[in-house]
Amino acid sequence: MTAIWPDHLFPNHLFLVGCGNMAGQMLSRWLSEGLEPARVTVLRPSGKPVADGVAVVTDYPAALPAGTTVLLGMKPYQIADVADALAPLCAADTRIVSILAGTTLAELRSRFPAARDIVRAMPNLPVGLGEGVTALFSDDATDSAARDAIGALIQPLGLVEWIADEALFNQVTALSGCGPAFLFRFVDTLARAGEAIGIPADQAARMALATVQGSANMAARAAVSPSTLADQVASPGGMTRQGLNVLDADDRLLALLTDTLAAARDRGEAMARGE
Ligand SMILES: NC(=O)c1ccc[n+]([C@@H]2O[C@H](COP(=O)([O-])OP(=O)(O)OC[C@H]3O[C@@H](n4cnc5c(N)ncnc54)[C@H](O)[C@@H]3O)[C@@H](O)[C@H]2O)c1
Ligand code: PRO
Repeated sequence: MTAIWPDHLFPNHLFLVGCGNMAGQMLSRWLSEGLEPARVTVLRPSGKPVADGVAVVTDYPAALPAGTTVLLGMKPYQIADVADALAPLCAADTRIVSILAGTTLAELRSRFPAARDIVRAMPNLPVGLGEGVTALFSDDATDSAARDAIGALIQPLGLVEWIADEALFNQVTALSGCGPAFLFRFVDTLARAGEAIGIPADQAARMALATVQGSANMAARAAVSPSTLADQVASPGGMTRQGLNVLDADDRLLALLTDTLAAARDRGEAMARGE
């Protein structure tokens, strides 16, 4: 395989704790972008293979190789058990990247006192295509070289956004971390709405998905905002304007999406309180 990204972009060793839906997508992209499988170890209770050449273990090794970057990819409620076993293996040069929703940097620091460099990352599922969004946050205790190295590691996954204030982490998680689910629901609902007004179900499903895909690609390449693009679809006095009037009445769509993001954000805050 030809490496697309320079070798030094990847850590000497990457240790993944958990490799389910999200960490699996990240790893798959890294491997397809040139990360050598021999530099990866995955800890997963099932012991199931992950990819050719990637070591899979079901228990913690006696030690981590020098300069290991650890990716915490299990469920947030497992942090206490994981930290009990993992923290003693961490040294000052162990870098920790946590994708755990609702798990604050302060909690990570208290659970991994030996590690200096800790970064919170909130990716989303399209990272597997290199078309994801990953929010990153760290504090001043993390070395700037480590921030750069982790930022570079995340780069092949898609858009990278550093967050200046951790207080916004649950908000950005609601928008881009949870966002794919909201978009998948939108595509499904657009198709069902098409069916409700008489389009055959399978045809409506194909047309809804292709419309969203084409429109997102177009918006990504356009020189004008999505709001202007919407106006370009709407002929004065035509059909689209009548439809937009329904979405816009009393800011109906804005209110629905604000409530949606707020509910997701609030759950992140509750998780951070241990609820
Ligand atoms: N799914 C998403 O879209 C998404 C997006 C951003 C962040 N996250 C975060 O990613 C993490 C994982 O979510 P997911 O959706 O991939 O869940 P998942 O259930 O698909 O993956 C979790 C993995 O952890 C493994 N695991 C279970 N117990 C473990 C243990 N004790 N030690 C090590 N590994 C263990 C499981 O075998 C599983 O493969 C969560 O913390 C979540 O907040 C998920
Ligand atoms: N999935 C995680 C959750 O639902 C966080 C973002 C996407 O908690």
